[in-house]
Amino acid sequence: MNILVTGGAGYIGSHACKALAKAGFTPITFDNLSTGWRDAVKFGPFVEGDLTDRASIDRAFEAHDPKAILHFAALSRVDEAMSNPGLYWRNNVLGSLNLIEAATDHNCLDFVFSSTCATYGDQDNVVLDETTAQMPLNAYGASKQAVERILHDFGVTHGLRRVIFRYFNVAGADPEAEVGEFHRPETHLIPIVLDAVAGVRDGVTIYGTDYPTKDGTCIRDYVHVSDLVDAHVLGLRWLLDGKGSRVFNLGTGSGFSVREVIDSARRVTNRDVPTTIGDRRAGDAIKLVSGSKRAEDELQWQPQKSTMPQMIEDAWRWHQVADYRE
Ligand SMILES: NC(=O)c1ccc[n+]([C@@H]2O[C@H](COP(=O)([O-])OP(=O)(O)OC[C@H]3O[C@@H](n4cnc5c(N)ncnc54)[C@H](O)[C@@H]3O)[C@@H](O)[C@H]2O)c1
Ligand SMILES: O=c1ccn([C@@H]2O[C@H](COP(=O)(O)OP(=O)(O)O[C@H]3O[C@H](CO)[C@H](O)[C@H](O)[C@H]3O)[C@@H](O)[C@H]2O)c(=O)[nH]1
Repeated sequence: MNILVTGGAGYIGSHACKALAKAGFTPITFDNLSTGWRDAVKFGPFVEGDLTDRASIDRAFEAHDPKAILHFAALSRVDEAMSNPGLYWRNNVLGSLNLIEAATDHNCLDFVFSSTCATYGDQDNVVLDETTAQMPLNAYGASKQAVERILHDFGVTHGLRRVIFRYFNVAGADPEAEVGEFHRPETHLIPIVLDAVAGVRDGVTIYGTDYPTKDGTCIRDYVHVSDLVDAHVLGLRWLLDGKGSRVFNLGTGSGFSVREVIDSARRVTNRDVPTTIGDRRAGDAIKLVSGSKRAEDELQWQPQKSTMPQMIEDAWRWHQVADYRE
């Protein structure tokens, strides 16, 4: 069964393609390679196209007749969204609207969407579950919330069935190191820390040490990319089994501070990580920790690899062989 995977050349999408292929599906990657890599498309056909170009989406449907969609493609840098919100509304919202309209026109009505904990905003001391009000702080989170709403509307009018996953911080890499995280520029904490370990950069700047947290640095809930994509296969089966539309958080419920992540990287790699203290980064929430009971109870999703040492170990293994070169 062909599954259209937008953003399949990116970090999470490429892992999802591997998981889909392993589960017996054929992933058709649709990607404009704006932040993804041709060499990451290893598990099925590649269609180069841009979601803001409706004709290129139609060509992908006509060539491959997908039965469902996993929609990962988006821009997702909070710093970029803070300086260029129009880019985020155009790429993430207009691009998604084109895809959703194409899907319904081609009668492809099972849709899995990558949303984010950034839609919750910054709600200190609240465990963020699927019923928590969404109050995004930036255009990135707002663009994802808007797509959730569009999906709802097309559900009402066109019978579109959707599973919406709100991810917390995705980390780690394929344990077999066939694919991994490779962003240029890199903005995510763990690959930056590993660049510092490898000597590719001088060190890590900690963005703010005056937050009201246990050690003054921000807290995030990290989930292993392999666990995360396993949830997508479960979400796809949920839809194909006719279980209907549902929102699921994907996280572990455990929060790690920036300093704790860096300390863990020191232990796993047995190397030093030089750090400097910097200013707070605009758009950062203080603490984002998931209540993910729903995914465990209803999807029977059980994260297997989402411990901090395991995520860093797998990311480090990939980091040492990563070959999507600039
Ligand atoms: N990485 C995280 O921690 C995290 C957390 C929450 C949500 N997400 C969401 O997960 C999804 C995947 O994130 P990622 O980290 O793999 O990002 P990524 O940048 O590695 O992958 C995104 C892919 O989408 C493609 N793309 C972007 N715009 C496109 C367009 N208009 N047309 C066609 N292709 C386009 C890019 O080329 C890239 O291959 C995104 O939707 C992101 O918002 C990620
Ligand atoms: O060099 C760095 C990089 C990051 N951080 C800190 O490390 C934490 C994690 O930062 P990341 O950039 O790794 O991740 P974010 O929490 O900003 O971003 C993640 O969550 C966002 C929602 O807030 C989006 O969904 C985004 O796609 C996803 O990667 C933050 O407190 C950040 O300030 C540093 O101190 N130094």
